[in-house]
Parts: sequence; C-alpha cells; structure tokens
Amino acid sequence: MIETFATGSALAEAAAYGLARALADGLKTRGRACLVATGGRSPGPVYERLRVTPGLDWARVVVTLSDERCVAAEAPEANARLVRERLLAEAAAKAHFVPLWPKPEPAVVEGLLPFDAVMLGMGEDGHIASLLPGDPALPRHLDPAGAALVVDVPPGLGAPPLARVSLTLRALLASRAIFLLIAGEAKREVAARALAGEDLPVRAILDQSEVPVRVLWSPSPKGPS
Ligand SMILES: O=C(O)[C@H](O)[C@@H](O)[C@H](O)[C@H](O)COP(=O)(O)O
Repeated sequence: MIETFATGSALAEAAAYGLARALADGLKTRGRACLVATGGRSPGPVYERLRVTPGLDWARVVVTLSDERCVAAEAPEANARLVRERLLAEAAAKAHFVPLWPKPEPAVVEGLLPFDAVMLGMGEDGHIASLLPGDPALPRHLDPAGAALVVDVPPGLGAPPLARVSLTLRALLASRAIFLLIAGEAKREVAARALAGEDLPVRAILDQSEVPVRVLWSPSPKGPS
C-alpha cells in the first residue's frame, strides 16, 4: 500500500508523472482537467517537475488547493504563494488558479467536481489538508456525506497556528485519484497506524475504496528535493 522511494527526488519524479497522467486523461476524455494542489514542504519539487510536462495543455487545466491559511495571497504562509511560485510558471503559467481564500462561492467549487487529482501531505498528527485534530468540528468535516465542500478552521490548531480554510472529506473524495506524499520515518509510522485502524484524519482517505489512493513515501524527513 505504501510505495517506497529511495530518495525524495525519485518520489517527486513519480508523483509528477502520475499527476501528469491523471491530468492528461482528463484533458483527453473531458477536454478539461482539475488539480487540487496542497501546501507543506513535500509538493514544491513535484510542482517543479509537473510544470514542465511535455504536451500538457495547461490552458485547459484548473488548479485549486486542498487548504489555505487565511492570509494575503502574497504572504509567505499562503499556499497560493507556493503554488504560484513553484507550479504556475513556465508552461503551467497558463493554468487557471482558483484560490480558496477568500473562500469561493460553494457553486464555484461544486463546478470543479469531480477533480482529476488531489495531492495531499500529512502531518505527524495524521492531519490531511487542514482537517486538524483538536478542531471540534472535525467529525463533521470528515463525514463523507457532509453538506459542506469548503470549511473554516479556527486558529491555534495547525503549524503555523493561523485560521485556515479546508476542503472537507466529501470534497477530497470527489476525485478520480488521490496522491498522498509523505516523508520520514515518523510519518511512515503514522500512516501505518492509520492503516491499522487508528482514528486519525488520514484514515478517512486510506480506509475507503471509492477513490484510488497512492501513498508515496521517501525516507528524507525534509521531503523531496
Ligand atoms: O497547508 C498545509 O500545511 C498543508 O496543506 C498540510 O496539510 C500539509 O500538507 C501537511 O502538513 C504535510 O506537510 P509536509 O509536506 O511538510 O509534510
């Protein structure tokens, strides 16, 4: 279940290739494709490889986010900034970006479903996106039949402890594929515990059979480079 890569760059290469195929499939079959990008340290090197995929028609690709910190788009903590700097450059500069903050109208997110690919990282507390342990609303956000697609997450929970917005489990599962990128021994153990049934947010995507999930792991605790 967990795909192991010797180095972070091998992981980034494989993730970029898989994501590019998912987007190319969407473009070929439906004439458009939507990628859910994510924050954290793992995705940057994946974005840098993905953005130069030969032959991908980025003008017909929409990119949005799994979660966002409630800060200005140019702030260093903004996931939008990471995506603009590391993904939406070179050929991928032609993609259309839908930010999550300020929160889009629900109809805008609804209109992107189903996504072609969702990228996620995972915290050592087992969080994915900003579905954070300690949030009193977490059970509702992890309800696959929940009403909301994008929810507010209070400050004080994540690192950095900013207020956030996040896609819900229902939104994350409305995808043709999920790619979970994890780095370092500690996180491998967290994923293994979730696979063994421990009640962690990440378990909600690992313990389901609706959407194919690839879990890509490399030993480097700093993530791919
Ligand atoms: O905005 C965020 O912080 C992320 O979306 C978050 O869910 C992240 O993916 C994990 O914390 C893993 O981060 P790493 O990639 O650094 O392991």
